[in-house]
Amino acid sequence: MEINEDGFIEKDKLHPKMQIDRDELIVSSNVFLDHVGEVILSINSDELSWKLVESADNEGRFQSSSCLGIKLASKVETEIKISDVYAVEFKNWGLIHESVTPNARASLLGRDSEMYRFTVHGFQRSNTKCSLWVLATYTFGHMDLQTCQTWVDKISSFINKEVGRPKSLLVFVHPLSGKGNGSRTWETVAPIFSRAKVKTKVTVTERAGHAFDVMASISDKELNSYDGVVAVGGDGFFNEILNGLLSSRHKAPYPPNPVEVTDSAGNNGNASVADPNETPDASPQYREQDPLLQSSEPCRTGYQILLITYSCSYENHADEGTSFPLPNERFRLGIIPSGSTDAIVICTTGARDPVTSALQIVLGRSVCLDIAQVVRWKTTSSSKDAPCVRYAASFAGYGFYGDVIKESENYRWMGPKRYDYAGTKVFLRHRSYEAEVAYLEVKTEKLEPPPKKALLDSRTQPLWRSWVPPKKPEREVCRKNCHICNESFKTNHVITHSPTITHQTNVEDSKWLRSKGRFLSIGAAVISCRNERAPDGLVADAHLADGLLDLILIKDCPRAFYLWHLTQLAKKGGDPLNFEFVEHFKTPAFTFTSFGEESIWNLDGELFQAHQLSAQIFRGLVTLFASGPEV
Ligand SMILES: Nc1ncnc2c1ncn2[C@@H]1O[C@H](COP(=O)(O)OP(=O)(O)OP(=O)(O)O)[C@@H](O)[C@H]1O
Repeated sequence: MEINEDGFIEKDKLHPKMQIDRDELIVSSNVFLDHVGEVILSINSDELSWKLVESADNEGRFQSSSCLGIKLASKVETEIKISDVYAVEFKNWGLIHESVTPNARASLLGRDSEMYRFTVHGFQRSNTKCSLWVLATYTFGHMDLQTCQTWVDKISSFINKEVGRPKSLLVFVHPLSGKGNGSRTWETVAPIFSRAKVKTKVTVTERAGHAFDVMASISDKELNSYDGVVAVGGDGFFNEILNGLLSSRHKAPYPPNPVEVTDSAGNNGNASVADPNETPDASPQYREQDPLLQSSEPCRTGYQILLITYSCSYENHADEGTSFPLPNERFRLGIIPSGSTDAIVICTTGARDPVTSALQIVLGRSVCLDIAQVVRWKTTSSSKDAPCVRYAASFAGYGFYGDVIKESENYRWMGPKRYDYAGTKVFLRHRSYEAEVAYLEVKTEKLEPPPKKALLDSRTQPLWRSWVPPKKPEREVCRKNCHICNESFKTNHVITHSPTITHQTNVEDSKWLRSKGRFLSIGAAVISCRNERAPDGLVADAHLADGLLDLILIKDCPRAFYLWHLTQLAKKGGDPLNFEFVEHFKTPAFTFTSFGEESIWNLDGELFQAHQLSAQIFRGLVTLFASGPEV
């Protein structure tokens, strides 16, 4: 083994004839680790590791610390994966503290000493909750400046080879979100971005709609110069950015409107598949009138539905510069949680923690997310407006959910507590709404055929009367590297319509099923929507990217029963869907018509008025900076 001038042991010197990529070689040298002592530091393409140089006793043997004959293992970390290192910094001349471990060979003078230093920045999982990532820094020192600089260069070169890490990001900060601490949240995590040398263009919003306007008006060319956009705020703020991104860029046929579905279901209940090559109807009656969406090109396919799925492994066309492809694996969306609910962050990272989210962003973690396209056909019972499109990443809800959001707007000053207060008020009112919901049936191996009661009118048979004690169904919870989200990209109930169409499958067998009656609430969850009030979420087995909405219909029932359902929602391990008055369907699309005057929806926590709407899911339409749900 040869030792070079910098004190590095380079294994290639052992094998001069071997043709090995230099960077794959293990390199190591003796340095001092702050608070630990002298270590042999080694690096390869996977990890940076160190091993304590233990002090030798007078007889030349290494001492080991023991207690009653039991060898004590050091609790100090001895390695970090390169994929978990987000920065390395040269720190110039300064203190390296003496060892806190008794058997370590201390720094040069046996106590704190000054030398040149460099710090490696990464993370560790919290001991109490593995989804919570905490910052970890390791400061190494050496008397020789060149040795430290060589280490910084080596570690940097390995970090730079990590794929998918962002270099440049758009950041929107909602200063008033949650408890009004959006700006402080950003100040806390901004150093992580600067250490990781990620450039950030930060906009602190001045009003609602500010981030939407920037995202909708930015040119595709400029957008392509960024690796993603980060929202520092709540779910509503993220929703605004998502809509700004998609409003003019996502071109897809609308889902069928409720009248067309009712007509088609009236004929034979079968849905047919639209021809993807069909030219969208751009007749003036469908031209978008919504102020947020003036630039969008509407397209629709009559009463037929086109189900669309995207694969996470598509090719990337972003380098074309002048157009912005969707989906877009390179351009990702991130959230630094600072809102009142933060359900999207909790479902995609497993934690509600700004540092965890910031680390997952700078380390370039990715997860695909379904997006629901919600089209409003009528705002009120009498209006004759043009379709208006919104996108939702977590949830669309009517009845109780819409009323809580509407009521809570009056109590914004309360901060996050407004939802509890408004929720109690709305619960005590116990209103139900007459409506009709039609949803597209999907046949998958896992799913039971929809029960016949879906076709019943609850006005003639109140379903809660036949209540039976809940029986726990098996739930397949979405987790990191979820096989349902990964595998069912291959299933055949949808048409693949990625940038390159890969296959088409008829959905002729699919039927629109209808449920009509009085509902306390109607909810469509894109993801499980776990949050602090509902620890398992609204739908525990909803998935991030399975291409399905979880439609939850809560039929009119006595208040006590509804309270029972709500308490199950609020309980970890509860069973809120296992009641006779609750219907749960997994579907790629549904339509809704109100028969009363009420028409308030809640989209990702934001108000949306719609008397008639339809919604469809776009599988994996966006990619998030997140490591996936850790439950
Ligand atoms: N500077 C601003 N002033 C007022 N409203 C803003 C501003 N910036 C954004 N908004 C709007 O505030 C709304 C709520 O934002 P956000 O989601 O961050 O907070 P929240 O309601 O406290 O959290 P959550 O959605 O998690 O319940 C969003 O719809 C957004 O459009």
